[in-house]
Parts: sequence; C-alpha cells; structure tokens
Amino acid sequence: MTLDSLQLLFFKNYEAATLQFTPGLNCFIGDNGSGKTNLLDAIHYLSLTKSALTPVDANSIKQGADFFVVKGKFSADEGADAETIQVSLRQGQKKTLTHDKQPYERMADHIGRYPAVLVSPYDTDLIREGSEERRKYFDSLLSQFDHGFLDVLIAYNALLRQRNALLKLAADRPAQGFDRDYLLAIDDQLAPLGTNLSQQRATFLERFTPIFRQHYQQLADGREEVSLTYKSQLLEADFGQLLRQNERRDLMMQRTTAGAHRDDFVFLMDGLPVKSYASQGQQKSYAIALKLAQFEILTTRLVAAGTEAAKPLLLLDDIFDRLDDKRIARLLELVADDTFGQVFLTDTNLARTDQALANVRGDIRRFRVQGGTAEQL
Ligand SMILES: Nc1ncnc2c1ncn2[C@@H]1O[C@H](COP(=O)(O)OP(=O)(O)OP(=O)(O)O)[C@@H](O)[C@H]1O
Repeated sequence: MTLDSLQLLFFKNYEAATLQFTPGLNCFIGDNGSGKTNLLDAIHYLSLTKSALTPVDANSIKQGADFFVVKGKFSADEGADAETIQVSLRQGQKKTLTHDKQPYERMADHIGRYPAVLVSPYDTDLIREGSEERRKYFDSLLSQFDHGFLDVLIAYNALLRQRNALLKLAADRPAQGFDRDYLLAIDDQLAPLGTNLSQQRATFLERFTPIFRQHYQQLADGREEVSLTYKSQLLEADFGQLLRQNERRDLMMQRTTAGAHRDDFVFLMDGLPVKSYASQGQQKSYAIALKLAQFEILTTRLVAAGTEAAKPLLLLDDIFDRLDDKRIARLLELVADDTFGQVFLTDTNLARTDQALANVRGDIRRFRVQGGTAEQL
C-alpha cells in the first residue's frame, strides 16, 4: 500500500500544501520548527484518524483558521485505482472521516486499513511514563492488528464510563439513594469484556515478545537480555468477583479501582526495570525495537489478510539527530533490504541525509520544508 499524495489545508503551520510521494523513500528536510513532523502527523491522521502529538484535534487547526483538512490518496498495488481518505475538522464540530467521499459510520471501522508505524523522539515516553501510556500503545497496536479487539475495547470503555459516572453520582447526591441494581447490571456486562481484553492482550504479547526480543538483539548487538511481560489481575482472579469485593472502595473512591484499565506492561532488562536500570541509549534501543516489532507484526497481519504487497507506512521522525551511527546503520539496512515498504523520514540536514542514504537502492524523493511549505527538490 502506498500513499501517492497528501493535501493539507490549514493544518498546523500549513495553509495549503500538496505533496506527491514516491513508493520508496520520502525525505522531509528543513530547520527545526519548519513543519517536518507536522507532515508525518498528517499521515498519522490518515492512518489512525488522530494526531500522534496532541490528544486535542482542535490544536491541529492552523492558528487563526477555523477548520483543517488532511487528504491522502492511497493505492493498494501499482496501477490500482487510488482510494481517497480525508480527515477534516471544523472548530466546535465533530471530526469527519471519509473514504472516497463516503463518511464512515464509525471512525473505528477505518483503524487497521491503512496501518502506519511512527518511530519518534517521544517513543521512550513509553518507558518513562505511567501504565496508561503503555496500555494506550498496545491497545492501539492490537486494534490495528485485530478489529475484534477494538470493538471489545470500545464497549468496555463505554461501560466503564457509565459505571464511574454512577459511582460519582452516588457520592455527589447521597440523598437520592444509590441504584445498586444498575451497578450490578453494568458489572454483569463489564466482567466478561474486561476478562476478554486482558486475555487478548496476553495472547498478543506471546506473539509479539519473541519478535521484539529479536529486534532488540539486532539493534544492540545482543549484550543484554530484554523481556516484556503483561501484568493483569484479571488473568488470575474472576473480574466479576473483584468488582463485588471492591464495591465499597469504588464507591468511596468514585471510580472503578480494578479492571483491564489498570493492567500494565512490564519492561525489563536483565531482569530489572528498564526505566531505572537501562542507560538512555539502551532505552532508545528498547523503544525502537518495540516499533520495529510493531512493523513486523502488522505486516504479518496484512499478509494473512491476502494483501501480500502491502506493508505499513513507516514514519521515521528525527532519527539522524537522535540515534548513534550503529543504530542508524541498522535501520537503514532494513530500509535497503526491502523489509520496509514506503518510508517517510525527517532531517534537518540534506547533506547528512544524502550521505546516510548513499547505499540505499530504490527511489528516493526529497522535499525542502520551510515555514509551512514543502517543495520537492
Ligand atoms: N495549530 C497550529 N497553528 C500554527 N502553527 C502550528 C500549529 N501547531 C503547530 N504549529 C507550528 O508548527 C511548528 C512545529 O512544526 P514541526 O513539529 O513539524 O517542526 P519540525 O520541522 O519537525 O521541527 P524539529 O526539527 O524541531 O522537530 C512550530 O513552529 C509550531 O508553532
């Protein structure tokens, strides 16, 4: 699958821009703050319906404008008809997503159809931040991998919101009494969904972890052992029973204190937490290995779905600035040996990019990015 072109209107620091891409390697070159990452983020919108950088869509509207449009033309195979995906948002309204001008009934139906993997300076946040970051990352990956998972996740989150709202209402208006039957009715539905989520995450990790470890060994020359495990109360205890046991505490805390939304993914190096034990370089390798494993596992899904030629889009943000020569060389080996399909990368220095890519075969297209404009070189 290839992104043939990208069109932007009032997106971040772009007023209007159109870019035509090569199916090979596309390089965005420009100074800090010129708008390179914003181009990757626009592609992220087309793939995942949201920004990789901000949870608030309105932040992506150009300052002073009242809407943005991001439009991309994708083709599955060479010569195949292009499909147009468009994401747009008007200030104060709901975001819309269309496929060949047809609006999706549910944004979720789009997820996984045009997968993309972003390797970004913020990847190590996965290691440093709290469990929510990690759950979000794996849930997003699993949703692209298996649509059934996303359906369960959406249903679980909706019920959890209802349950938390009820707990809050009980605390805010004690005089009106607490509708316990309603709580039990929610719990009856929430329990199997939570158990299902945790089981799916655990099964996915069994597949994902060996691929991840292999990528880490290749990136870091295999000096240390890394592991990745999933920690969930729901794999050992009955979630329905946990909800009942915790009812009083939940009422006091005004939120659901146990469940799949509390699970975590544990990152270890030589048996110790990566966050406190690993060096910065090792943390970077750990995070990149996660992303490369993500790329590989999403590719296997596309192959299984019969779209052999299809590979996720790979978005490499700022890799030359952040990574040492060995890691860059390893990444570029993967680019050179056709492991990846279409690649988009950003850099501040054209000469450095050209030098790094000197041995990479295939089509390379460069764009000069400057103050919200992008011109093909
Ligand atoms: N909604 C918006 N309206 C206008 N400008 C915006 C908006 N959102 C972000 N920007 C601008 O976009 C610029 C950042 O662009 P981007 O992150 O793409 O830079 P970059 O070229 O990747 O830089 P670096 O090399 O430092 O990573 C900033 O100058 C920021 O002010």
